[in-house]
Amino acid sequence: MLMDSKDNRKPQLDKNKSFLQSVGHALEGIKRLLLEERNFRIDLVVAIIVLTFAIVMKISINEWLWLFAAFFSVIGSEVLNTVVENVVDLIVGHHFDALAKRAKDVAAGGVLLSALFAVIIGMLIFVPRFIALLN
Ligand SMILES: Nc1ncnc2c1ncn2[C@@H]1O[C@H](COP(=O)(O)OP(=O)(O)OP(=O)(O)O)[C@@H](O)[C@H]1O
Repeated sequence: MLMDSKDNRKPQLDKNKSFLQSVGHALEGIKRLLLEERNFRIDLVVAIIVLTFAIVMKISINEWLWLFAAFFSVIGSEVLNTVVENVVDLIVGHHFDALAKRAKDVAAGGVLLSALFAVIIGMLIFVPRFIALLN
């Protein structure tokens, strides 16, 4: 099991005793995503750039909604991909397995599809504005 060598707390195996404890573990999960998932960090950098453009270009509330839908679609599929990778590695370890490959490839395909969705949303919102700026 993956454990932080600096973590001296007693390992927890039973259910969370409070809402705060649940939130603490969820934040630990987000920290793992930030520290260990390069693609997740790239998504965040791209999101910050896009959000900056959105603020500068004063996009409409509807466009903001689509932008957030695209953002959370990518983040959601990235999280699912990470879960699949970790669970598959936990089960098969470091050796080739056709089912492990299928599960990981399908999860990666989900990320690609949601990224495509985000690119389409981004283009629909920003391309007309860039063209207007050039004219
Ligand atoms: N145990 C395995 N058996 C067969 N193929 C595997 C296995 N582990 C990984 N692969 C193949 O390698 C690819 C990359 O593996 P993995 O998703 O673990 O790497 P990653 O660099 O973390 O990927 P990502 O870029 O999605 O974060 C998988 O999509 C799959 O095709």
